[in-house]
Formats: sequence, structure tokens, C-alpha cells
Amino acid sequence: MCSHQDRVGGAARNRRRLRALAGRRPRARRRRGQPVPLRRERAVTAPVVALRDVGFRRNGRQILEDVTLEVRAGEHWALLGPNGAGKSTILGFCGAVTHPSAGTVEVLGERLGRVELAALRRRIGHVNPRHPLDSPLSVREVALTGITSTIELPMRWVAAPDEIERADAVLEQLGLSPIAESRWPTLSQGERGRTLIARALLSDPALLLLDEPSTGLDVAAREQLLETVDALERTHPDLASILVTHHLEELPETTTHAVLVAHGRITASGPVAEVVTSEAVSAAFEHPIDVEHRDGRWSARARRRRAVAL
Ligand SMILES: Nc1ncnc2c1ncn2[C@@H]1O[C@H](COP(=O)(O)OP(=O)(O)OP(=O)(O)O)[C@@H](O)[C@H]1O
Repeated sequence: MCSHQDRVGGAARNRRRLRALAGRRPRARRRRGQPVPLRRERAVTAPVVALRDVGFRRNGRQILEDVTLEVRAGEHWALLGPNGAGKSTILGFCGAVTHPSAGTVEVLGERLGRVELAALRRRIGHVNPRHPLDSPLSVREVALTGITSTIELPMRWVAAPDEIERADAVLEQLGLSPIAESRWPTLSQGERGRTLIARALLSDPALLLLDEPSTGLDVAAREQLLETVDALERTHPDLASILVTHHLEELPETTTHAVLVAHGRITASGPVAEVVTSEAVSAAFEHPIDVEHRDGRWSARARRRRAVAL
């Protein structure tokens, strides 16, 4: 006959054995008075961007109304819609550039209006194809301006050896090492785009904003840029991104969610396969559009409303 102690010990051993079989670790015992730890799934899925009932009014005109959107770590959103729909204005909130006229915007857990925008912007990677750089900085130097959060290299600023090492590691990741010494004015549009992604990553952001990153790229350069964006899912798994485009062909394969905007309102939002459909896209663009999804890539063909009489 076994004692109570033995039975308890045996039960504990059994539990440990069962946990080991299930590949689970024993739960750490919490002392009385210690704070309850965040559950893993809650910590991982806390929104990186949260827009709630956002409105934006300028010069007596309602530009955005009732915009609600949540982007979480590891999600890659596409922001789609016709010209003038309000995409850049929404991106302006996500990038801590613009304050809303109504509703609330939280970026990286900070409420706009209660935080210094410039400090918040330093934690956001922003890829803008109209990057206003004038000096002939090298690719490595442009990437390093991601650390200083400036367009030009600040006077008398010298990168520390570990910063140069980090910059070179990111350039290597993005296939830019062979042109690390090339000067900005001599770069092709595609090389510039990838250099700006390197610059954005150097600020070690939790959020990456890509504002029409394929603008001005030929079809091959566009594919290289999209490959670079797709690789981020592997190299930066917790990064959240929002990409603005008019063209479904410019959606990276790793796009997880999409939001359609028309006339300042969200017309559809959610997992990309549910949102990027012929019906939803046609409704947002107010035009019949056939959407296709093949081999991970999207394409759209606008139908003519009526046959042209010859
Ligand atoms: N600060 C502002 N003052 C006045 N009007 C503005 C302001 N910002 C945006 N708008 C107007 O709001 C509308 C939405 O602009 P926004 O740039 O967000 O659209 P978009 O979807 O990005 O357009 P596009 O695809 O053409 O770049 C446009 O009609 C624009 O003229």
C-alpha cells in the first residue's frame, strides 16, 4: 500500500510524463500578489494600429467617415480603392502624420493626440517612393538615415560600428550588398524602392507603411520589389504592414488582409480572400471588374460597360 505522499508524488510524475508526451512545459507557479501575466495570444494579437469610428473633415468637406480598422502584429494589409477615396489620408493616421477630426487612432499602443507624433513616427517604417532626398548619399548611407530618422545624414553624425554592421546585414538580406556604395541619383527606381525598404527596416519598426511602392517600376523591377516585401514575412515575422495601391497586380503574395475604401468609407475589410472579390472590388470602384487569384497573385480586368460600335 502506498502513502499519501507517494500518491501525490506519483500523480505529479504522471502529469509531468503526460505533459512531456504532449510536448508542453509545466506551468510556472505564480506567487500570491504577483500580477497575472498576459496570455500569450493576447500579447501577440494586441493591435499595432487601431482606428475607431474615425472621421476627417477639411474645408467643410467630409473626407473620411466611420473608418474602423485594426491591424495586428504579423498581418500584412492592402489598402485599395479608387483615386480620391481616402487611402493616403488613412495611411496618414497610421503613420502618425495626421490627426482625425473624429474618433480615435492608436498606433503602437499610443493614442494620437496624447503622444508626441515625431517620437512615434521614429518607430514606424515608412516607404514613400517620392522620398525627397537631394544629396548623392550611397545606398548604405540612405539605409543609415533609418536610424537617424532623417532624410539627409545629420551633420557630424557618425555611424557606430554596430550600426554599420546592422545596415550591412539588412542590405545583404535585401540583395543590395553589391550596390552598397552606389549613389542615390544613379539608382534605378527599383533599386531606390529596395533601398527605402532597407532604410525603413533599420529603424527596427513594428509597423511598415508602403505607399504605392511599385510606382514607376517596370514589370521586372516590380517583381523584385514584391519578392523583397514577401521575404519580410520570413525575416521579420512580427512586423505588421499596410500597403497602398490601386493595382491588384501589385499585391504581394504574403498579403493577409485587405480593406476597400470608396468615397471616404470602408466598403469591405477582412481576410484578403474574402475582400478581394469581383463583387466587392466592382462595388468599390463602381465599375464591373473581374478579379482573378492565381498562383498566389491577384489580377483585375475592368469590363467595358458597352460594346463600341464600329
Ligand atoms: N488636407 C486636406 N485638405 C483638403 N482636402 C484634402 C486634404 N487631404 C485630402 N483631401 C482630399 O480628400 C480626398 C481623399 O484624398 P486621399 O489623398 O486620401 O485619396 P487617395 O485615395 O489616396 O487618392 P489617390 O489614389 O488619388 O492618391 C481627395 O479628394 C483629396 O483632395
